[in-house]
Amino acid sequence: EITKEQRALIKAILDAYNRHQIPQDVTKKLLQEQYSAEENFLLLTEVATSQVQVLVEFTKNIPGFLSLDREDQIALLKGSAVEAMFLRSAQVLSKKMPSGHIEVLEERIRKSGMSEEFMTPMFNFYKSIGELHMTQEEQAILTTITILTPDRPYVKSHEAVERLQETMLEVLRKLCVLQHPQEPQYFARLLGRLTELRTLHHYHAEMLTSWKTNDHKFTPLLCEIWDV
Ligand SMILES: Cc1cc(C(=O)O[C@@H]2C[C@H]3CC[C@]2(C)C3(C)C)ccc1N
Repeated sequence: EITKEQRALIKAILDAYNRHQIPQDVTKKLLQEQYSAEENFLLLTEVATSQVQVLVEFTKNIPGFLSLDREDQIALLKGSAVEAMFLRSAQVLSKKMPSGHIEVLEERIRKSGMSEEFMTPMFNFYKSIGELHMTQEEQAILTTITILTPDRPYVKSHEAVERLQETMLEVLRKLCVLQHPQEPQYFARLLGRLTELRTLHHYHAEMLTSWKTNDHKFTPLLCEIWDV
């Protein structure tokens, strides 16, 4: 019972999601550079920076996003960046890539000076995403729903964002019924991941502060998106 408009919406979002991927040279570096904590941190910085660039490009293609108030667009991007990035990196890590990128990225994250207390919830999240075996459409729409969260700091037109998010929630609900008929709770499980993402968001803020105090170098884009 997915309408023609909803099918067009899914296609637009999926195309944008697939079109904007992390450049090959960044992922290739993950396999080449050596394994010092320093080198790992620099690589994660590069991964994070390119993930933010990919996120901005993807967000601009979300139908209706560019017609939101300009300042609200920025508020949504800043408020959702880390959650969208965890979602995308979880999807990358849970997809068994042939060239062993997964172990490498995981290894580099573990050895990048990130605090242990943050590592556990992060890898638990990656595991819980992996177990869902989301389709590409579900991943792209769940990321869109995360970005269109109305209650981010400084969002003014709450209702306008809520209307967009509700449209996406309805599409995701129908997709889940269609693609996981044997799992009536699947849609609820996906939304449960968004709650887990907010916890990670909180841990992430603390991680940034600890990196900052240990004088780790950030790129201007990461400083701007996370006000550090
Ligand atoms: C300020 C700053 C932030 C990160 C970050 O959030 O990285 C995230 C942790 C993992 C989950 C998403 C990340 C981009 C990841 C895949 C490296 C990495 C480097 C850096 N200088």
